[in-house]
Amino acid sequence: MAHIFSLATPTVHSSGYNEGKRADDQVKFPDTGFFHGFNKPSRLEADIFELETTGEIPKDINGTFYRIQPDHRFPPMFEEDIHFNGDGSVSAFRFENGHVDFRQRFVHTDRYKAETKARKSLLGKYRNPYTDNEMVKGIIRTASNTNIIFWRGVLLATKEDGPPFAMNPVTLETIGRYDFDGQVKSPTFTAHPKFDPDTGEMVCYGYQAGGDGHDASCDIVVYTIDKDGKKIEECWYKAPFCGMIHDCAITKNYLILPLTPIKANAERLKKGGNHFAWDPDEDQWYGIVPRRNGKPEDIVWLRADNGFHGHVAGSYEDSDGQIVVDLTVASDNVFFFFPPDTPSPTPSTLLQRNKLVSDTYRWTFDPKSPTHTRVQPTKLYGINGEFSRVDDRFLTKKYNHFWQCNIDPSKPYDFQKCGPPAGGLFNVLGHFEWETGKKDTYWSGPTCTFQEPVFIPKADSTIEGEGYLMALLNHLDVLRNDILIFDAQNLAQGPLAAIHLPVKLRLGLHGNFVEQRELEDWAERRKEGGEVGPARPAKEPLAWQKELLEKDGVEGVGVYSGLREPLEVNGTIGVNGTSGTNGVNGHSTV
Ligand SMILES: C=Cc1ccc(O)c(OC)c1
Ligand SMILES: [Fe+2]
Repeated sequence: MAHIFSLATPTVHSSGYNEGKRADDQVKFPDTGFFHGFNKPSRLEADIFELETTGEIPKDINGTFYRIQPDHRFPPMFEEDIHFNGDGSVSAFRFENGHVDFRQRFVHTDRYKAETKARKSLLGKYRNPYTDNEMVKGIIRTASNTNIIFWRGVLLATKEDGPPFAMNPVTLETIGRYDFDGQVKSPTFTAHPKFDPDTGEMVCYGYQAGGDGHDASCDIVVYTIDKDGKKIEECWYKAPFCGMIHDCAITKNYLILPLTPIKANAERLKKGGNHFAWDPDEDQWYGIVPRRNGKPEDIVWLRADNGFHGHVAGSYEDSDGQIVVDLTVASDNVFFFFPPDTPSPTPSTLLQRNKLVSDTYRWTFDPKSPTHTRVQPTKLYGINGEFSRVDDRFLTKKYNHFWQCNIDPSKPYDFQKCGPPAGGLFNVLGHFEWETGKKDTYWSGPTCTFQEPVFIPKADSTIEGEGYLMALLNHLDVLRNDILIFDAQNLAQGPLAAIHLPVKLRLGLHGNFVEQRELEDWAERRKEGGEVGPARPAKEPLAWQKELLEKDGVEGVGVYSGLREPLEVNGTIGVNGTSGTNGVNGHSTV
């Protein structure tokens, strides 16, 4: 009798893909690198009470470490799909008195609901609606998979291609798409808003913010929401081209937008191609806008030689009114899956990719510079890494400490046991000080890598950098994760404690630690009848959706777009319907 694996017909690839497109409804993920080994989708939603631990978890850590990961729920429509196109899945680690509990849930985006109804993927390539199934025409496409932010009592799951989705910070139930009570209507919204520790304001923006957010527009919108939730600034600017603006920096008076030379192109999108293409001949640009009363003509663009922006560490204005911005800049295209339109005759190999260097650059910008001035960095730290973090209480202020994931290729790596390092060889966690040039590092060992750390201030200290550093550790050999906790100013001595998960998570992007005190205060304010009341999801479709409805009518939009009727998902085994108006009911346990 034929073995089940040999039953595939000759025209259908055994993985269920034919010429790169999904060819049957069998639930089987592609065999490509993005879906293999440590990268294999987990799709886990879980609660674990009392995680196993080693060492002593500092008792003054009292709050929740939230982080988010892309995790494809269904085999993608296209075999060559990328990690960044996976569904947002949020993990919460609740710390209390040396104990840790775990919870993990998907963000119930419109995409999540539509695909659940269909029991298969309906959305095609990363940020390309032309590759979608007709059933979702008009849908808000975002997978909300890049950052998870605490804002006024709710979690916002964000991705730069769409609006945020709000979640309950305790239950991780999705409240719905969040438009800040009707105040923020742009089709796109950054995954990296910044919070001013003095004013409590959120400074945020969207790029490619014209039309439906997928038309390669050069529109940039910048908003400020004050600590009471009121939008107090909104200004629209133009970029010199539609490149990626992934992260930003704030000072007391300015917002700095690093524009990376990886470009969207409307024609390529229409042809079903990649969202982005790297342009090796384009500069890296920095847009500087005032935080108060900005006008469209106020934007100053500075430019420097080609490079790929990573994440921002700290930023501030020095005593001369010059803007200091520190961020990682890589020497080449980090997104190897978005090659140039005219690819080089020799495609990049894994070896070449691992040669890419990503140092931490200090730039000093004069905000009074004429636009298009060329600039040079002031200083390079002399390290290779990504995912910088600072003591967020010092944002906009002169600061000294930062932490990041580092790559140390001189350390042994057990390729035999681990295969290629999933997500990059971040085998070291580093603590750095601008004032001394200090390099305090901890190597994870030959079978492990780190994910982005978070800094947690010591409860009774207001001194910059006094506290703990917490990061997920990937065991690439046994496919499992731990969390390591360090004294933030002495990584070299090794972790104070480890928390052991019995399962493997996926490679995440960003996370944040929220103090229990803050969670409880907001739960009180957000309760039914409370001072602020429950967070409400957006009541209306976005402007581009309304336009589509006017143009094509209800019949012209997809049955699972959410525009014909609300995308409620009820009665499906294992899928919880969301009421859409959950208040935030705080309890002391997750
Ligand atoms: C740099 C990270 C990055 C940039 C754009 C994305 O859509 C994303 O999705 C997870 C991640
Ligand atoms: Fe990011």
